[in-house]
Amino acid sequence: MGTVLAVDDLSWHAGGARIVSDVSFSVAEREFVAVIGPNGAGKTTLFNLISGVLRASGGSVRLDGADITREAPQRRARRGLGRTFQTSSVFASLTVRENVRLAAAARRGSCLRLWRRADSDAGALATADEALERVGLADRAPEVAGSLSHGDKRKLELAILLATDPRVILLDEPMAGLGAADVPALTEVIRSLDRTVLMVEHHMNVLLDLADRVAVMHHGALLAIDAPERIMADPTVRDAYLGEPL
Ligand SMILES: Nc1ncnc2c1ncn2[C@@H]1O[C@H](COP(=O)(O)OP(=O)(O)OP(=O)(O)O)[C@@H](O)[C@H]1O
Repeated sequence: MGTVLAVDDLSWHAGGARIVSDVSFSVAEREFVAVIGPNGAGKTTLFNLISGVLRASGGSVRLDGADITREAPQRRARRGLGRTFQTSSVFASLTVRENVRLAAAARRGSCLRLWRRADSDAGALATADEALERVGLADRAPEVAGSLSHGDKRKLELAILLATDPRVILLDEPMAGLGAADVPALTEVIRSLDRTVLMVEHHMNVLLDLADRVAVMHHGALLAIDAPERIMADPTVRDAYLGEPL
Protein backbone atom coordinates (compact mmCIF):
# COMPACT_ATOMS: atom_id res chain seq x y z
CA MET A 1 0.00 0.00 0.00
CA GLY A 2 1.28 3.46 -0.86
CA THR A 3 2.34 6.10 1.60
CA VAL A 4 -0.24 8.86 1.98
CA LEU A 5 1.32 10.98 4.71
CA ALA A 6 5.05 11.22 5.40
CA VAL A 7 6.67 13.23 8.15
CA ASP A 8 10.46 13.59 8.03
CA ASP A 9 12.65 14.99 10.81
CA LEU A 10 9.79 17.29 11.73
CA SER A 11 10.71 19.79 14.47
CA TRP A 12 9.21 22.78 16.19
CA HIS A 13 11.12 25.01 18.59
CA ALA A 14 9.64 27.72 20.80
CA GLY A 15 11.52 29.99 23.18
CA GLY A 16 14.64 27.84 22.95
CA ALA A 17 12.70 24.68 23.82
CA ARG A 18 12.37 21.77 21.42
CA ILE A 19 8.67 21.03 21.60
CA VAL A 20 8.79 18.55 18.70
CA SER A 21 12.16 17.00 17.83
CA ASP A 22 13.06 15.23 14.59
CA VAL A 23 9.89 13.19 14.29
CA SER A 24 9.78 10.83 11.29
CA PHE A 25 7.09 8.33 10.30
CA SER A 26 4.77 7.58 7.44
CA VAL A 27 1.17 6.49 7.22
CA ALA A 28 -0.04 4.11 4.52
CA GLU A 29 -3.29 4.29 2.60
CA ARG A 30 -6.24 3.36 4.89
CA GLU A 31 -3.89 2.84 7.84
CA PHE A 32 -5.09 3.85 11.31
CA VAL A 33 -2.31 5.25 13.51
CA ALA A 34 -2.99 6.24 17.10
CA VAL A 35 -0.70 8.79 18.77
CA ILE A 36 -0.20 8.49 22.52
CA GLY A 37 2.11 10.05 25.08
CA PRO A 38 2.05 11.71 28.49
CA ASN A 39 0.60 15.23 28.87
CA GLY A 40 2.84 17.80 27.19
CA ALA A 41 4.60 15.19 25.03
CA GLY A 42 3.94 17.25 21.87
CA LYS A 43 1.01 15.35 20.32
CA THR A 44 -1.17 18.39 19.60
CA THR A 45 1.85 20.35 18.39
CA LEU A 46 2.65 17.50 15.98
CA PHE A 47 -0.92 17.69 14.64
CA ASN A 48 -0.61 21.47 14.32
CA LEU A 49 2.56 21.02 12.28
CA ILE A 50 0.92 18.45 10.01
CA SER A 51 -2.24 20.51 9.46
CA GLY A 52 -0.32 23.78 9.06
CA VAL A 53 -1.61 25.64 12.13
CA LEU A 54 2.09 25.86 13.05
CA ARG A 55 5.02 26.23 10.63
CA ALA A 56 7.78 23.67 11.13
CA SER A 57 11.17 24.85 12.40
CA GLY A 58 12.72 21.97 10.47
CA GLY A 59 11.88 18.84 8.53
CA SER A 60 9.04 18.17 6.13
CA VAL A 61 5.45 17.01 5.74
CA ARG A 62 4.37 15.32 2.50
CA LEU A 63 0.88 14.41 1.40
CA ASP A 64 0.68 11.98 -1.52
CA GLY A 65 4.29 12.82 -2.27
CA ALA A 66 3.75 16.60 -2.42
CA ASP A 67 5.78 18.71 -0.01
CA ILE A 68 3.19 20.73 1.95
CA THR A 69 5.52 21.87 4.74
CA ARG A 70 5.21 25.57 3.87
CA GLU A 71 1.55 25.56 2.85
CA ALA A 72 -1.21 27.35 4.76
CA PRO A 73 -3.81 25.21 6.59
CA GLN A 74 -6.58 26.01 4.06
CA ARG A 75 -4.44 24.82 1.18
CA ARG A 76 -3.58 21.60 3.01
CA ALA A 77 -7.29 21.12 3.71
CA ARG A 78 -8.07 21.53 0.00
CA ARG A 79 -5.49 18.84 -0.72
CA GLY A 80 -7.46 16.51 1.53
CA LEU A 81 -6.00 16.94 4.99
CA GLY A 82 -9.04 16.99 7.28
CA ARG A 83 -8.90 17.63 10.99
CA THR A 84 -11.11 17.95 14.01
CA PHE A 85 -10.13 20.07 16.97
CA GLN A 86 -10.35 19.42 20.69
CA THR A 87 -12.88 22.25 20.93
CA SER A 88 -16.19 21.88 19.16
CA SER A 89 -16.43 23.60 15.76
CA VAL A 90 -20.16 23.28 15.05
CA PHE A 91 -22.53 26.20 14.22
CA ALA A 92 -24.96 25.83 17.14
CA SER A 93 -27.84 27.83 15.65
CA LEU A 94 -27.91 26.01 12.30
CA THR A 95 -29.56 22.65 11.76
CA VAL A 96 -27.50 19.49 11.78
CA ARG A 97 -28.05 19.06 8.02
CA GLU A 98 -27.15 22.70 7.30
CA ASN A 99 -23.84 22.34 9.15
CA VAL A 100 -22.86 19.39 6.98
CA ARG A 101 -24.30 20.84 3.76
CA LEU A 102 -22.17 23.98 4.16
CA ALA A 103 -19.04 21.83 4.46
CA ALA A 104 -20.06 19.80 1.40
CA ALA A 105 -20.84 22.97 -0.59
CA ALA A 106 -17.48 24.50 0.31
CA ARG A 107 -15.76 21.36 -0.85
CA ARG A 108 -17.67 21.38 -4.14
CA GLY A 109 -16.79 25.04 -4.61
CA SER A 110 -20.44 26.05 -5.02
CA CYS A 111 -20.03 28.95 -2.58
CA LEU A 112 -18.05 30.63 -5.37
CA ARG A 113 -20.87 30.28 -7.88
CA LEU A 114 -22.75 33.37 -6.81
CA TRP A 115 -25.44 33.11 -9.47
CA ARG A 116 -26.61 29.90 -7.95
CA ARG A 117 -28.24 29.80 -4.55
CA ALA A 118 -26.23 27.45 -2.39
CA ASP A 119 -29.34 25.82 -0.98
CA SER A 120 -30.32 24.63 -4.44
CA ASP A 121 -27.19 22.56 -4.63
CA ALA A 122 -28.73 19.11 -4.56
CA GLY A 123 -25.31 17.50 -4.79
CA ALA A 124 -24.15 19.10 -1.56
CA LEU A 125 -27.37 18.06 0.16
CA ALA A 126 -26.99 14.47 -0.99
CA THR A 127 -23.38 14.45 0.24
CA ALA A 128 -24.53 15.89 3.58
CA ASP A 129 -27.27 13.30 4.02
CA GLU A 130 -24.90 10.49 3.14
CA ALA A 131 -22.35 11.74 5.70
CA LEU A 132 -25.07 12.02 8.37
CA GLU A 133 -26.17 8.49 7.58
CA ARG A 134 -22.57 7.27 7.94
CA VAL A 135 -22.23 8.69 11.46
CA GLY A 136 -25.72 7.65 12.56
CA LEU A 137 -27.24 11.13 12.77
CA ALA A 138 -29.66 10.96 9.83
CA ASP A 139 -32.71 11.15 12.09
CA ARG A 140 -31.35 14.30 13.80
CA ALA A 141 -30.79 16.19 10.51
CA PRO A 142 -33.61 18.78 10.94
CA GLU A 143 -32.69 19.61 14.54
CA VAL A 144 -30.69 22.65 15.63
CA ALA A 145 -27.08 21.54 16.16
CA GLY A 146 -26.90 23.31 19.53
CA SER A 147 -29.49 20.93 20.93
CA LEU A 148 -27.37 17.82 20.32
CA SER A 149 -25.72 15.94 23.17
CA HIS A 150 -21.95 16.21 23.44
CA GLY A 151 -21.53 12.75 21.90
CA ASP A 152 -23.78 13.60 18.96
CA LYS A 153 -21.88 16.88 18.40
CA ARG A 154 -18.73 14.80 18.06
CA LYS A 155 -20.50 12.65 15.46
CA LEU A 156 -21.63 15.81 13.68
CA GLU A 157 -18.03 17.04 13.53
CA LEU A 158 -17.08 13.76 11.88
CA ALA A 159 -19.96 14.13 9.39
CA ILE A 160 -18.75 17.67 8.58
CA LEU A 161 -15.29 16.26 7.98
CA LEU A 162 -16.58 13.37 5.83
CA ALA A 163 -18.60 15.80 3.69
CA THR A 164 -15.31 17.37 2.59
CA ASP A 165 -14.14 13.93 1.44
CA PRO A 166 -10.71 14.10 3.12
CA ARG A 167 -7.79 11.92 2.07
CA VAL A 168 -6.33 11.88 5.60
CA ILE A 169 -8.23 12.53 8.83
CA LEU A 170 -6.51 13.91 11.94
CA LEU A 171 -8.56 13.37 15.08
CA ASP A 172 -7.37 15.10 18.25
CA GLU A 173 -8.88 13.34 21.25
CA PRO A 174 -12.29 12.66 19.71
CA MET A 175 -13.50 11.05 22.95
CA ALA A 176 -12.58 14.05 25.14
CA GLY A 177 -15.47 15.08 27.35
CA LEU A 178 -17.61 12.08 26.43
CA GLY A 179 -19.32 10.00 29.10
CA ALA A 180 -18.20 6.36 29.22
CA ALA A 181 -21.59 5.31 27.80
CA ASP A 182 -20.99 7.32 24.58
CA VAL A 183 -17.50 5.96 23.89
CA PRO A 184 -18.45 2.64 22.21
CA ALA A 185 -20.84 4.30 19.72
CA LEU A 186 -18.28 6.92 18.68
CA THR A 187 -15.61 4.22 18.44
CA GLU A 188 -17.80 2.38 15.93
CA VAL A 189 -18.36 5.58 13.92
CA ILE A 190 -14.61 6.21 13.80
CA ARG A 191 -13.98 2.62 12.75
CA SER A 192 -16.49 2.99 9.93
CA LEU A 193 -14.73 6.09 8.53
CA ASP A 194 -12.62 3.70 6.44
CA ARG A 195 -9.99 6.35 5.70
CA THR A 196 -6.37 7.04 6.49
CA VAL A 197 -6.54 8.23 10.10
CA LEU A 198 -4.11 9.71 12.61
CA MET A 199 -5.69 10.00 16.05
CA VAL A 200 -4.53 11.30 19.42
CA GLU A 201 -6.36 9.30 22.03
CA HIS A 202 -5.92 8.52 25.72
CA HIS A 203 -8.50 5.72 26.00
CA MET A 204 -6.30 2.64 25.67
CA ASN A 205 -9.20 0.30 24.98
CA VAL A 206 -10.33 2.56 22.12
CA LEU A 207 -6.98 2.77 20.41
CA LEU A 208 -6.11 -0.88 20.92
CA ASP A 209 -9.42 -1.63 19.25
CA LEU A 210 -8.94 0.75 16.31
CA ALA A 211 -5.25 1.24 15.63
CA ASP A 212 -3.09 -0.66 13.16
CA ARG A 213 -0.06 1.00 14.76
CA VAL A 214 0.53 3.14 17.82
CA ALA A 215 3.02 6.04 17.84
CA VAL A 216 4.40 7.03 21.24
CA MET A 217 5.51 10.63 21.80
CA HIS A 218 7.70 11.55 24.76
CA HIS A 219 9.35 14.94 25.40
CA GLY A 220 8.65 15.93 21.80
CA ALA A 221 10.33 12.88 20.27
CA LEU A 222 8.85 9.79 18.70
CA LEU A 223 9.78 7.05 21.16
CA ALA A 224 8.30 4.14 19.21
CA ILE A 225 5.82 3.32 16.48
CA ASP A 226 4.64 -0.26 16.18
CA ALA A 227 1.71 -2.66 16.38
CA PRO A 228 -0.41 -2.07 19.52
CA GLU A 229 0.53 -5.33 21.22
CA ARG A 230 4.25 -4.70 20.72
CA ILE A 231 3.88 -1.14 22.05
CA MET A 232 2.09 -2.43 25.16
CA ALA A 233 4.93 -4.87 25.82
CA ASP A 234 7.73 -2.32 25.19
CA PRO A 235 9.60 -1.54 28.44
CA THR A 236 10.84 1.84 27.09
CA VAL A 237 7.25 2.87 26.49
CA ARG A 238 6.25 1.76 29.97
CA ASP A 239 9.12 3.73 31.50
CA ALA A 240 8.01 6.86 29.60
CA TYR A 241 4.73 6.72 31.43
CA LEU A 242 6.57 6.46 34.79
CA GLY A 243 4.40 3.65 35.98
CA GLU A 244 1.14 5.15 34.78
CA PRO A 245 -1.16 2.39 33.57
CA LEU A 246 -1.06 2.01 29.80
N1 LIG B 1 3.20 28.18 21.58
C1 LIG B 1 3.95 27.54 22.47
N2 LIG B 1 5.03 28.11 23.01
C2 LIG B 1 5.77 27.47 23.92
N3 LIG B 1 5.51 26.24 24.36
C3 LIG B 1 4.44 25.61 23.87
C4 LIG B 1 3.59 26.20 22.89
N4 LIG B 1 2.61 25.33 22.59
C5 LIG B 1 2.83 24.24 23.33
N5 LIG B 1 3.93 24.40 24.10
C6 LIG B 1 4.47 23.41 25.04
O1 LIG B 1 4.82 22.29 24.29
C7 LIG B 1 4.61 21.10 25.01
C8 LIG B 1 3.78 20.16 24.19
O2 LIG B 1 2.45 20.60 24.13
P1 LIG B 1 1.32 19.78 23.37
O3 LIG B 1 0.03 20.47 23.60
O4 LIG B 1 1.74 19.53 21.98
O5 LIG B 1 1.34 18.41 24.16
P2 LIG B 1 0.31 17.22 24.13
O6 LIG B 1 1.13 15.99 24.03
O7 LIG B 1 -0.71 17.46 23.08
O8 LIG B 1 -0.32 17.30 25.58
P3 LIG B 1 -1.82 16.99 26.09
O9 LIG B 1 -1.95 15.51 26.14
O10 LIG B 1 -1.80 17.61 27.45
O11 LIG B 1 -2.77 17.66 25.14
C9 LIG B 1 3.97 21.51 26.34
O12 LIG B 1 4.95 21.51 27.33
C10 LIG B 1 3.47 22.91 26.06
O13 LIG B 1 3.48 23.68 27.22
